[in-house]
Amino acid sequence: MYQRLRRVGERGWGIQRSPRPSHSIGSPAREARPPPLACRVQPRLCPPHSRSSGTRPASSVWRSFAPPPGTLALLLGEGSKRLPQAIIVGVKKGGTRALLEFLRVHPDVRAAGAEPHFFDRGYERGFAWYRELMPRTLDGQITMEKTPSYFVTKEAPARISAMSKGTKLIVVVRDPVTRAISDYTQTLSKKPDIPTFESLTFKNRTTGLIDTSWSAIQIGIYAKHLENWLLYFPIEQILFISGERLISDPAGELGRVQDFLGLKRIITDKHFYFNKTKGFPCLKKAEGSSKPHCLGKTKGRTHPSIDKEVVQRLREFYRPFNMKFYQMTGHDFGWD
Ligand SMILES: Nc1ncnc2c1ncn2[C@@H]1O[C@H](COP(=O)(O)OS(=O)(=O)O)[C@@H](OP(=O)(O)O)[C@H]1O
Repeated sequence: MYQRLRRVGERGWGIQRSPRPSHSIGSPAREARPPPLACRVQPRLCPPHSRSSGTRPASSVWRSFAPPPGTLALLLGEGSKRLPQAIIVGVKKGGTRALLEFLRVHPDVRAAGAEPHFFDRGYERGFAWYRELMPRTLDGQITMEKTPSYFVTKEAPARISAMSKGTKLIVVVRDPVTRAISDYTQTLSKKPDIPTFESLTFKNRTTGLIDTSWSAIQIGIYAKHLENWLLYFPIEQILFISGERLISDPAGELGRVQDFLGLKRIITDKHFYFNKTKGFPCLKKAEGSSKPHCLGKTKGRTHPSIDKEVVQRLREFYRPFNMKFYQMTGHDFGWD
């Protein structure tokens, strides 16, 4: 039996007297004070009051201070790097960053910060290289990563299955027309001289023939990409999150993800507020911080306005693929 620091809901930190991290919310506020050892190992992580003989009550100091879950145990050399048990595999511009940022608020989720791109670009480097990119975790914590391009990478399902057949997969999907415009907006922000969205959409504008080889269009044919994943994973092992609902009801979608991952529902609507300036839900407190946190400027860009007829033609193009996708997933995403 040993003692381990863990986050106590939104109240700060407490001591967990358990051989394994549990999914329960934790101990009462009066225990919410880590031992001084944490400050000796890494003073930067401790509130200034606890380092000197300040007069402020310790409980209020710790309530406003929230280092990342398991910090002390990890500083003491506990935990190890593990291959991910769950991966957000797509889709590009679906809302994958928002989902991962929200999910990592959970004390039993730890995630790689940057996109590893292992199963599409780095596979030859081997699993040991990939594991090194992961954060250290304690028993019971889930290691995650997100790389949205996996969803459209032919080799990704076989490779992930070779790592572990039990890997849980999450796909954030969004109306393929809006997704295509979002994708184009991102490219435009990097290369302002590219042709218009309208001209890139068509092979032949007069006949209305869509250019399905353009990646912005191609990625949105979700049913086609999903078929490839179903050759290696049962549909029950893939969770589909609505990118639209992730914005309109983040707590609802996060509830589904926590259930899917076998986690206690700790992230609830209390964690979010709607930031009017940003126009998106944001976190009241980000992971390891007591401050509100919205996603950066590259998330939630203003899209250029696109010719209505072109949008209409794209809607017609995607409709049969969307219907097939609803059928395959058993979920109507309401894009039509
Ligand atoms: N809470 C919150 N804050 C900001 N943005 C949010 C949020 N939830 C979802 N989104 C939508 O996420 C879109 C970007 O998706 P991804 O993170 O998957 O993009 S990427 O593939 O990693 O580049 C991004 O697309 P654009 O609006 O086109 O920029 C957002 O619409």
